Amino acid sequence: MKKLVMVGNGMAGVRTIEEILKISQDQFEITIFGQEPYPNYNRIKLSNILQGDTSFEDIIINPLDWYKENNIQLFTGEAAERIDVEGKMIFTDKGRAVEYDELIIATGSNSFILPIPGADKKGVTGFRDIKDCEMMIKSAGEYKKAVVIGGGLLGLEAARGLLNLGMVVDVVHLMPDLMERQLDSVASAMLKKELEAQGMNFLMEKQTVEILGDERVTGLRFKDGSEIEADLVVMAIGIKSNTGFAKNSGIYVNRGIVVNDYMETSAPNVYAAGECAEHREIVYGLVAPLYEQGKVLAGRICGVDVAPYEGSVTGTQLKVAGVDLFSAGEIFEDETTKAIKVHNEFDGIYKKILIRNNLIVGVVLYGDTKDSTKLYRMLTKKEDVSGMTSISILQTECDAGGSDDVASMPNDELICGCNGVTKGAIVDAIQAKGLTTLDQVSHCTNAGRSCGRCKPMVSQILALTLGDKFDAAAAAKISLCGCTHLSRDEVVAEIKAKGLTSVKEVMNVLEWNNEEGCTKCRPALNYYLGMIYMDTYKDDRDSRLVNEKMHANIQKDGKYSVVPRMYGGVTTAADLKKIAEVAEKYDVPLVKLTGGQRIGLFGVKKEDLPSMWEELDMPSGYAYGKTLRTVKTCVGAQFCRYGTQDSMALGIELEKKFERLDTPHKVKMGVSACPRNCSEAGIKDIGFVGIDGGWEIYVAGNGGVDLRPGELLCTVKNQAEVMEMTGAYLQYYRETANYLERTSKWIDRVGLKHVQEVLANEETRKALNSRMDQTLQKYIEPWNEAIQSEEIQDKYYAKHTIMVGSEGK
Ligand SMILES: Cc1cc2nc3c(=O)[nH]c(=O)nc-3n(C[C@H](O)[C@H](O)[C@H](O)COP(=O)(O)OP(=O)(O)OC[C@H]3O[C@@H](n4cnc5c(N)ncnc54)[C@H](O)[C@@H]3O)c2cc1C
Ligand SMILES: NC(=O)c1ccc[n+]([C@@H]2O[C@H](COP(=O)([O-])OP(=O)(O)OC[C@H]3O[C@@H](n4cnc5c(N)ncnc54)[C@H](O)[C@@H]3O)[C@@H](O)[C@H]2O)c1
Ligand code: SF4
Ligand code: FES
Repeated sequence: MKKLVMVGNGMAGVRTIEEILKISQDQFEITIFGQEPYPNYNRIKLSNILQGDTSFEDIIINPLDWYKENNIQLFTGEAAERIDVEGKMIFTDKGRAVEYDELIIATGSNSFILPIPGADKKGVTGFRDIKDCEMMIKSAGEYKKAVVIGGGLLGLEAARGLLNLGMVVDVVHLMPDLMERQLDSVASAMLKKELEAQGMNFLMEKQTVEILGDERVTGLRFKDGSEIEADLVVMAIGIKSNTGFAKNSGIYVNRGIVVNDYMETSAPNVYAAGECAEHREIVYGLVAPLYEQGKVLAGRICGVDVAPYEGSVTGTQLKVAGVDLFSAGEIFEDETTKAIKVHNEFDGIYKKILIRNNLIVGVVLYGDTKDSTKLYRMLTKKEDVSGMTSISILQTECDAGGSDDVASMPNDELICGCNGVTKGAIVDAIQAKGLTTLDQVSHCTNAGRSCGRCKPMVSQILALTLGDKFDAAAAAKISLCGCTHLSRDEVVAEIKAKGLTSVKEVMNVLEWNNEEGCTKCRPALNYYLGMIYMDTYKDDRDSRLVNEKMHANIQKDGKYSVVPRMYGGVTTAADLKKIAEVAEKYDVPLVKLTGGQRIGLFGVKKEDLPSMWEELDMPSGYAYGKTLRTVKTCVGAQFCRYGTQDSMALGIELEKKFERLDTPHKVKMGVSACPRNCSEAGIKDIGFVGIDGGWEIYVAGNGGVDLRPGELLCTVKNQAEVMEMTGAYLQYYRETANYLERTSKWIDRVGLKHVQEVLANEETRKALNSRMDQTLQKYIEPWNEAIQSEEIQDKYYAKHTIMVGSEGK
């Protein structure tokens, strides 16, 4: 077997190895060196980690087992330092010397760091790897003010992440327009306006000349002499190919390692792919072209016929919630181009399509990117538009957004831009290999394996291709977390079948690949066990998310909040007095009415929590829990002339019954006594609206980031029926939702109609309510327990204890 060595264990390199293994499993003995101490992970998703959407465990693309299964020898945390191209040897920083027959260099790039005084101070970082990401997350816990230098894709995604982490964020940009390489001035201005509305501050046309501070950064100085404060500086001003070691070994390097159309470098049997490679004077910084390079390189190295790599036209999107943009090809018109432009200021939509010689050469879309796949296809396939009108070019073939969209797409439409996968390739794989799940489709075709944006469309193709055989629940099978290959449903079934009763036991018996579990599976397992063994399970407090573990919301500055329950938003003079006295005695910095109609005390020291709760002598409002949070009520028929029902009485009964109940995610309720809906019941997990002769029950509303109106579940006659239906609904949600799945997402997944059908059956409702009642019996007031237990106080609330863990939201 020939010896194949690869330097660089990143996205482009490992994809190349996957392509090689697809062609031939026994042609090479493979060795990989990676400077980072991890298996190959999805670098793209670092933005999602910073923005709080996913965890480190979830972004591993090839776990260590994959290397073992494929007989690949992997050296992590070890960098190649030199190549002897004559003797075909590579030498590493750990003193290892390894022979090769073929060598692939896939060393990617590093963040470009401004060569200015102070750039090496503590608190200054690029944004390139897990280490940078961890540093930013840690800084956000300790400091307040972040400055991101660079208003490109990376800088804006970093800035959004830092905002999510609670920092105040300034973005310093050199040019007059943000993302000037992808957007024209109009789209750029729209983007800036949206990001300003999200809370980012922009300093445009500013050149940073110095990073200020002693050991740690305290600020920035600009060329115009002005200065700003900063506790954390993130440089996102582009990338620099990692070529040093190739260059020192005599390989021809320009901006990147120069390669031909078969990814061959100037040295024999040495290839390069990815961000370290320069092809026809271009160094690419997006995965799509890098994966194309990997495919060509794999064919070449395996000696199979493969078309040369001739370069790529890239399409970009920004991974920031609330921003919908797409850009591909040229962005500026000139005398040789004709532009179709639509600027709808009212809806915040901008579209510009540039055409030269009847071919689309550039696309900029802002606010509505439905047409992006079609226009990108027309651009890359060089489709002649001479027979078309501007309206037909702009007309979306698929306006509905449902599976009709994919039905009307031609087979050569690109579905996954990152991985170059067309609709036809997905349909063929589903049919030829009998695929039934999204995971299987991703595995076979690579669609969805990178940024993940195309997954909804891949699901639609799966549903369309399978027709009646499509099973939505089975198709969505995703493992619980990186510690296991089992899905949520499989884990729950195994717990029941094998009678597993503790988090540790589940992880042992079901052969978790990480014996301690992770911040994703531990709280989930604790929840599922509690849901299954409703009265006997002993809660594993240390497996809970940190806020639940502490029974208080941890805040930015490491302090906590105290929010006592006020059933239905109703209080008394005596309770108000107690709150005021405690706030005064403990010098609470902020006393504030919360959005859920209660009073919050913010900025409380951890060691003060037990005594404050003791003096308050009120139940915890669970403002931190995956449980019933609040029941917001209007004043209702007792006081309001429009009221038809007693909203306060219902709200109080609901809150008293379901408080402390463990649910997959937080649950909020609202009760209005008439359709004027002063309690905003239409955007709650469960909302109740009084009508003549009864109540309407709305479900799956959400007033947060994913704004969603509630949908009518049913109409009932009286308060007793409300309680019965709510108990059954909540219990069904508890038993079938994934942990951390809000009711809105759950209903979207399982379907309102399905839930209506389940709850229409009286026997089922009874059984659900019986399990609910059994569950509710086990809960006790957590602060009463803490006040009486020295052990709990010592473990969680003593001054010296440090709480670590994932916060959740
Ligand atoms: C936060 C972020 C978000 C992104 N978002 C997107 C996106 O949405 N869409 C998109 O298409 N692209 C995105 N990108 C870009 C994409 O991640 C990169 O294009 C891709 O990772 C490059 O792959 P690569 O293998 O060339 O380099 P890398 O993934 O960087 O891998 C190179 C590896 O080689 C290692 N290495 C370097 N030198 C040596 C040595 N001498 N010896 C051993 N190992 C070495 C490095 O440590 C690294 O692990 C994003 C990048 C970042 C940082
Ligand atoms: N969604 C995505 O596709 C995505 C997301 C993140 C990163 N990436 C990739 O990661 C790589 C790095 O991204 P990036 O945004 O750093 O690179 P970039 O080159 O795309 O953008 C850098 C930006 O920084 C600005 N800049 C340069 N010097 C500056 C200075 N001194 N002060 C202030 N601003 C300055 C530039 O004008 C430019 O807009 C790119 O290859 C990018 O494609 C892609
Ligand atoms: S919802 Fe109707 S009953 Fe309740 S306060 Fe508003 S107007 Fe009055
Ligand atoms: S479009 Fe990025 S993974 Fe498919």
